[in-house]
Amino acid sequence: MPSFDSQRIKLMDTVSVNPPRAIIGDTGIIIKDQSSFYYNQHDNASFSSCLSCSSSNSNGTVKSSGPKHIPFVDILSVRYINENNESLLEAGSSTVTSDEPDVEVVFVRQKGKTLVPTPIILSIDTLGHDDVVQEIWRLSYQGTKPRKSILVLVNPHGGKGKAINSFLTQSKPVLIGAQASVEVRHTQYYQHATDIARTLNIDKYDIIACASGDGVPHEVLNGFYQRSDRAEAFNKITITQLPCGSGNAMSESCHGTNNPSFAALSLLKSSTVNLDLMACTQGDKTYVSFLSQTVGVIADSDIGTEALRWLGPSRFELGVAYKVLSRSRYPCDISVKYAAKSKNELRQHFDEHSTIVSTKDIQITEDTYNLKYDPNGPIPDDWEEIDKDLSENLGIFYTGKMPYIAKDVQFFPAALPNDGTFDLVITDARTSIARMAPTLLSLDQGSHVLQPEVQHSKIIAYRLTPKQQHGYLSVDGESYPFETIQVEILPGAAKTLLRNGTYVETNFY
Ligand SMILES: Nc1ncnc2c1ncn2[C@@H]1O[C@H](COP(=O)(O)OP(=O)(O)OP(=O)(O)O)[C@@H](O)[C@H]1O
Repeated sequence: MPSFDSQRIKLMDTVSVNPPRAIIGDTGIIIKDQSSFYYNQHDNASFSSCLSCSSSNSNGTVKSSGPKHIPFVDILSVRYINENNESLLEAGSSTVTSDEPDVEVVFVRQKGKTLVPTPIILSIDTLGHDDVVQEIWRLSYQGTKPRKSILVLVNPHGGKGKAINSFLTQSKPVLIGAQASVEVRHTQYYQHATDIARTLNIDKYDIIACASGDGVPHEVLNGFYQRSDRAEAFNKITITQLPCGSGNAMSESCHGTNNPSFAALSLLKSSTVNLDLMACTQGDKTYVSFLSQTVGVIADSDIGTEALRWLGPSRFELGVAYKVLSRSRYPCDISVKYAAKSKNELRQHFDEHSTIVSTKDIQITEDTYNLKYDPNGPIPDDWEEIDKDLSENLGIFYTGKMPYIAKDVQFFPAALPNDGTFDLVITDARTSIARMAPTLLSLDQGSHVLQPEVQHSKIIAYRLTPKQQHGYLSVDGESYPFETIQVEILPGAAKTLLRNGTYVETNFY
């Protein structure tokens, strides 16, 4: 792998005879004078997509009107440079004497649908700051660490084989532009990410970024969970996703996008937040889930239609529609420990917890992973059995911890990152098609949970035993044995990155 320096994005042939003068403003860098700013129009990383050009001369350089304001949120990196456009540090000098030193600022601009790192040379008025470069770094990375050390796990099969290209062309340039230390590994077999996470030297990295669908983060979390020093690993390393797979619920919910370049910027700028996990036990095996567990229509339509994978995401919608229309039912025994059972109680819980933005570092200890409920013992007295009339006629059983399960599908619009609960959605297979249709059609808005046909609760734990011989149980989109499962919340058991310290807003707010 090339070193970080050799990967560094090339400073374009900017002619900085007189770099534009700029000052540090409240929300970004304000460029005062753009008349002397030129750039090379033939450079790949040119400003052509974003700046309006006013004139062109014979040697190919274009006089540009340039940006007037570069918001701190868009700034990736900054460094002092000398008259030869070399970094002062690289040129062996770290002394800045000028009142208006030349600096190179790398920021993101949108080119088509992608964010592209774009360098600009500016002469910045120090306005009394001892070190303007340090000051710009500070303002550009408030609440988070700059120059992060990131291990990227790319699933070469993810996103129908497009993951590597998506990562290389869209995410990586943004991370490199931010002077992050980026180590890339390709997963080579099913559950390789679990093996990597279980044996990783945790001192080397701040973040594991899964350039994949939701399967690889599921594996990384389980690799950590299997470590003897798991509390240390979960405390030390933040786990996030760069959306390069077919199902990117983690990025949709945490970064608010399924675009790998926007997610990379979000990764750089977001706060680290504790995330509740769900401990799932089957027999003597316990694993962790960050997204969902499902039995019934949704599991059948996701895992049960693997053979129709060539249809892409539409196989899922077709599967759901078919199963609902045919009123498929999935009898189970289900007992639940509720946190907020009725819709009114749930609304109250949501209103109380959604305003608490927890960006403080909550220490994870080994106790965090102690199960409170014996998965193989009798059902505790304070759990409630779901009425047999409903559980014998189950249509959808779906529990979730993140609001978006796919682009534009807010299946769990009331999900919160660390409220110590997860959401349960249940439907009755006998519900008439006329009444189910509006429910399914309102998934994009998340308003299905308000329909009377849908039971929606906040829960702490449950046990589910399927009564059929064959069927599908999906955990975070992966297939698990179709047998009894007991699940309980593990409050704040992992760390992830969230824009503004919370999930993307849904229509439930
Ligand atoms: N090199 C590999 N060969 C085979 N399987 C792999 C490889 N790398 C990762 N996997 C498996 O691919 C599965 C799906 O991964 P992921 O969620 O990242 O992709 P995806 O594009 O969303 O795919 P899917 O549509 O299958 O969910 C995971 O179970 C993971 O173990």
